[in-house]
Amino acid sequence: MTRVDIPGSKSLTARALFLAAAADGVTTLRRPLRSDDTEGFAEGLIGLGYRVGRTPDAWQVDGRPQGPAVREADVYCRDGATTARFLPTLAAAGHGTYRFDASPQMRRRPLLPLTRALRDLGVDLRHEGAEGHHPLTVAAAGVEGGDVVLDAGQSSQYLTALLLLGPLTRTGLRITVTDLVSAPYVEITLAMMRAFGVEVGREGDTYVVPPGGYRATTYEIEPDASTASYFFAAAAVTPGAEVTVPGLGEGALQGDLGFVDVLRRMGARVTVGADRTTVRGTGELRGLTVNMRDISDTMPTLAAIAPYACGPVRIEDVANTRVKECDRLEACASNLRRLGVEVATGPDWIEIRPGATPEGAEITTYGDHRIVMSFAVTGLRTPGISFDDPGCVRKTFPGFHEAFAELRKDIVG
Ligand SMILES: O=C(O)C1=C[C@@H](OP(=O)(O)O)[C@@H](O)[C@H](O)C1
Ligand SMILES: C=C(OP(=O)(O)O)C(=O)O
Repeated sequence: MTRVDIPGSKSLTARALFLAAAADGVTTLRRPLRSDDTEGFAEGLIGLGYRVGRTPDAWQVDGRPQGPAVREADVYCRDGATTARFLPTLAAAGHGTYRFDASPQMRRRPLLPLTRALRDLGVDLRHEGAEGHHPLTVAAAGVEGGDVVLDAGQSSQYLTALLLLGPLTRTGLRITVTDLVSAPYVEITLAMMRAFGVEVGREGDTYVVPPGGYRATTYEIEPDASTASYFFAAAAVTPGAEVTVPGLGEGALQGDLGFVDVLRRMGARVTVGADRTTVRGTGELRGLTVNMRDISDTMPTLAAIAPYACGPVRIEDVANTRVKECDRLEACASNLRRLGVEVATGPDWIEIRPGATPEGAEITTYGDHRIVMSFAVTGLRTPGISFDDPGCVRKTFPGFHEAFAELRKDIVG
């Protein structure tokens, strides 16, 4: 059995930083993720005048319920969509003029439904170029609160940003959602708001967020379930290999742990315990049709092992993977074709067909960490796979290549 210690969750770390910054008092975050996305989030907060103390095992944030400590700031959000969507929303609750920009990759990604909703709530928000894209400036004067309608069919992060903002408004928010993808991420948000003292109500499709602010706390970050998917997938494609990830078990907040159910359906032996999850490769890997709307960050993981299944693997309802770090449906398809695998795609689906034995090739990463980490799993069984930009794993797991090489030594030799 190989035990793999997975770094902290990006999603939990980003939320915890927002909540800690907004809370009344000092919050300690234990086992935060240290990666480009989360360091970028922390530095964005520092740019807004928050005090963030960072040691390897714990981060400490002095909360400011009244908002940023500076009247003007220019914040660079790097590649992180949580940073680029959550921080302007946090800043809106303060008083000052705050400009936000992001990397070319993140500038291409949308946030129009969020900026529209903020404007509907009275926030003075201006784009420098295309509407609904960075760079943008928030001339913040606090947020009164009230009713707002939101389409979160492209990204749940729009809804998470507004939910997190709710307690910082003067009268609270009622957010009516017309469509929603990645729903489990909203459950993470609600659970973490509860840990910081706020209970969100539900009336059908309307989320009712009370005013009153957050309470500082000590918060332990779970290992990242999306990151764990590469290690679970590695076990599933290696007969006899067994991988255990401690810290992700029955009570885990992250929906992406559900990826192990997909592996179980394909033939892997999966045990989800109270505080750990184990996947064992049985030598059997069946094809399947699976809806991944709730867990689409693991779509590339599945696509990358699909060539080893004995039947077609069809992944449905993943249109929004086209607006992630890259167009992930096309990135997966073109890279699989480069390996000689037969693939078809549609607007919101991909189908990988069995037959050809994959051959080594250089993977085009499009600067997308998940393309690298996913095809690294393909590389366990197919020699000669390399990457044009292996370093882009820094977004969520700077130590990925070393950790994966260790695993390979253990399970393949
Ligand atoms: O809220 C979050 O932390 C995230 C939500 C998901 O995005 P979408 O809601 O845009 O699918 C996920 O893909 C992303 O990696 C992290
Ligand atoms: C989509 C992702 O990140 P984000 O949207 O937070 O930039 C991801 O990590 O796969």
